[in-house]
Amino acid sequence: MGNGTSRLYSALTKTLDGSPAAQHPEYLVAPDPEQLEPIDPKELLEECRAVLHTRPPRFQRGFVDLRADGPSSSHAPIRVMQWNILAQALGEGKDNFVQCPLEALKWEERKCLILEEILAYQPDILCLQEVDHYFDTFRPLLGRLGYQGTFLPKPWSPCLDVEHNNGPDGCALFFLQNRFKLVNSANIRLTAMTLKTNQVAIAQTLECKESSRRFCIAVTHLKARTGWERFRSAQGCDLLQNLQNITQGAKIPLIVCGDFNAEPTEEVYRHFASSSLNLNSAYKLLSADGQSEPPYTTWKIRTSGESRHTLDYIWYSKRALSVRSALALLTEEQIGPNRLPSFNYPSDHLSLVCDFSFNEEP
Ligand SMILES: NC(=O)C1=CN([C@@H]2O[C@H](COP(=O)(O)OP(=O)(O)OC[C@H]3O[C@@H](n4cnc5c(N)ncnc54)[C@H](OP(=O)(O)O)[C@@H]3O)[C@@H](O)[C@H]2O)C=CC1
Ligand SMILES: [Mg+2]
Repeated sequence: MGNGTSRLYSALTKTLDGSPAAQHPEYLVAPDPEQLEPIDPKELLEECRAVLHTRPPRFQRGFVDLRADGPSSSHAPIRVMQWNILAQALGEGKDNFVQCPLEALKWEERKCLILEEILAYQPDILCLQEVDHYFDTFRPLLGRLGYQGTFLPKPWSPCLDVEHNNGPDGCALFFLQNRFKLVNSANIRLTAMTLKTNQVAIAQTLECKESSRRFCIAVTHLKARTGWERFRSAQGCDLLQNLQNITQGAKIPLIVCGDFNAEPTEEVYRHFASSSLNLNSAYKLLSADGQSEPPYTTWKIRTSGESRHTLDYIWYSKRALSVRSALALLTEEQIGPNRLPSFNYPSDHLSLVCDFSFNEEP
């Protein structure tokens, strides 16, 4: 191990084990990432691979080129990653993934699988759900990789019911500071028919430093489980209303990432598909006719049986933005008979990654 690597390794292990969390609840401890030295992503990736050396190799996924003919923007595309990373407390204490051994969920290693996935695709913007290691892991490490982060915990996170939890889970939004300037940021507690709910969203307006173009990026995680379809629909309406205001009535282009906990047949999906914000769902573009969502974005086995659903989406303003490419999903063979999470994939949800470019202004 060279000097650089050992310096990095000590920084990584410090982030893992030596945080001040021994004295304080970790989610209340917020080290300033700007005071930490930058990390070279290649070095961190090597470090993660060293930690994961006993595990099977990570799955290979390719980007599918979706560019239509016509003039393409000269500016670098904006890469957006949407991912429910699985809260550590929920994975170990609540989710009941009966085919996934607890050993596969050990945080010290699973954390490296999550980082490896992020480092493999190097998104410009990261939209995460079920984050319960923001202050001790993702904010300091991603901060040192050049990201600015925002975290919004759920008001009554189910993680807090789990013994030895690491604080509440919530949504997190990260963007690369060398690419974007933050114009404004809104933390939203979603309502359902005027009632305050346990679900949240973050919406930020960013300005591209290269092109000076502005857009809004939002992340959310709607209420889970069957029987809550009308509740999700109401939460979706509230989010759309908030986004109408933030985008000044669809004047500012919009990207909305989320675990909607809703199949495309649900009302909340229809609200998003038919909203006056003029949104399209990016992953539909991977289908032959461009009209069908993927067959699954989450696939797990619980005590109640196998659960394979399409719940995660990246919505975008179809007039202002184009999807240049999207990361293919894992195949059934790659996922394997025990489904997710597993020794080589850290979450029960797949990451979705898209490259966007702005359309020419009319
Ligand atoms: N103290 C209080 O007054 C209150 C406490 N609470 C706590 O919050 C919890 C509910 O919070 P809420 O936000 O509504 O939770 P949700 O119903 O939205 O689910 C919470 C998490 O559970 C996961 N999940 C979904 N299906 C299952 C399943 N079948 N088995 C296990 N886990 C599953 C979801 O993951 P995914 O999205 O990946 O499917 C999600 O992250 C309660 O259990 C309670 O602990 C809530 C309100 C008030
Ligand atoms: Mg979950």
